[in-house]
Amino acid sequence: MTNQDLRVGLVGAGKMGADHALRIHERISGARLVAVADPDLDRAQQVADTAGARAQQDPFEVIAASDVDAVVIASPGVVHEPLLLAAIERGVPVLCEKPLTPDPKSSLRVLEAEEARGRRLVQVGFMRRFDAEYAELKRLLDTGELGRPLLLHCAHRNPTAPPGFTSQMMIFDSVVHEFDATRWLLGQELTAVSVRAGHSTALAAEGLVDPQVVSIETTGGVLVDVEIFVNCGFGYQVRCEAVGERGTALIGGDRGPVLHRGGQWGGAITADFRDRFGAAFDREVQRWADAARRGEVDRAAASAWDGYAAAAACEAGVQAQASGQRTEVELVDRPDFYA
Ligand SMILES: NC(=O)C1=CN([C@@H]2O[C@H](COP(=O)(O)OP(=O)(O)OC[C@H]3O[C@@H](n4cnc5c(N)ncnc54)[C@H](O)[C@@H]3O)[C@@H](O)[C@H]2O)C=CC1
Ligand SMILES: O=C1[C@@H](O)[C@H](O)[C@@H](O)[C@H](O)[C@H]1O
Repeated sequence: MTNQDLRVGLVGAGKMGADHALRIHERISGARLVAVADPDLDRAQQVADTAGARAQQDPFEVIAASDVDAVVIASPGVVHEPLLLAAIERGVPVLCEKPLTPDPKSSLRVLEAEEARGRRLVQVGFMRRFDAEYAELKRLLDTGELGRPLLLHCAHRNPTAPPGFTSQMMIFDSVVHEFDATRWLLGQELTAVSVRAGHSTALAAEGLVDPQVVSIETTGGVLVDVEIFVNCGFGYQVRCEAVGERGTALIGGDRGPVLHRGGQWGGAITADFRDRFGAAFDREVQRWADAARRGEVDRAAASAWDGYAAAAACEAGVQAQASGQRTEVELVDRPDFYA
């Protein structure tokens, strides 16, 4: 395989699928897109055309196709489980967009299937692990340059929420990134989640409680607060400040040139996640493809276990949101397979 291109099948041709298709076609070396599946065949065709691939309606046909060496799943989280199980059964590497699945029980079924197959095949698309600023923050924490970590202050702001976005989605669609980033940055599991909210912005749709503040506790006694604000109105912003015994480090501050023009000074704010994390997505997919061509998985990336642990935290978060109570995160013991 190493001298040949990795032939990729893409499942889901929405916003994220279209972005990954273009990425693989234009920027990823050693991989090419051969098929795109979406129940909406017109959408599949449009995306396939951007990358010289074929369009199909049935995702399982793409996963089973003999000219597909590896699969990218970019369909909604609620349909990930059967797609993942089909890819695992065929024994092909799969990069699955977050979330692995929407709840820990179904995530465990994916873990069991992968372990039964006897080979790590699944990577979850937690792209922040490939962001240069997050990587530097992790280095500072790992080397002890900040001293023992005490707190993380995080802000996750989206300019607008799409129609139908619910308060629960603020946890399992958005804060799921902070759940994964916290586990990865600290090398600790999450033990409990609490959620609080005050007034909602007038920009939020009816019924959406926005913003909210999520508190996370970890096995190492680190306290993490996350402002999740999905109608902040001004742009896309993801910040994280680590506070240690010997210093602090802040990432996600404003970047790029400071302009002085037209009687004003200032800089631009990224418009959305594709803009802010574009380079991280590129790195994630390139490393995934390189590892798949070697018959391996990228050990720096999020595994199915990481996807399960994030799903368990989401479940606790949604319960905490509904009850107003601190809710413990329930995790099974980590199988040696995921050590
Ligand atoms: N890593 C990140 O920052 C981001 C990740 N995502 C994730 O990417 C995935 C897709 O999200 P979007 O592209 O925003 O959604 P979207 O709604 O724009 O697109 C989803 C596409 O999947 C198709 N689809 C539905 N059921 C399907 C099935 N059974 N098989 C194949 N395709 C199916 C839909 O027809 C639609 O074209 C989700 O898991 C989401 O959480 C989304 C945005 C950012
Ligand atoms: O994953 C993502 C979206 O699905 C989610 O809705 C946004 O809140 C996140 O910022 C983005 O990274």
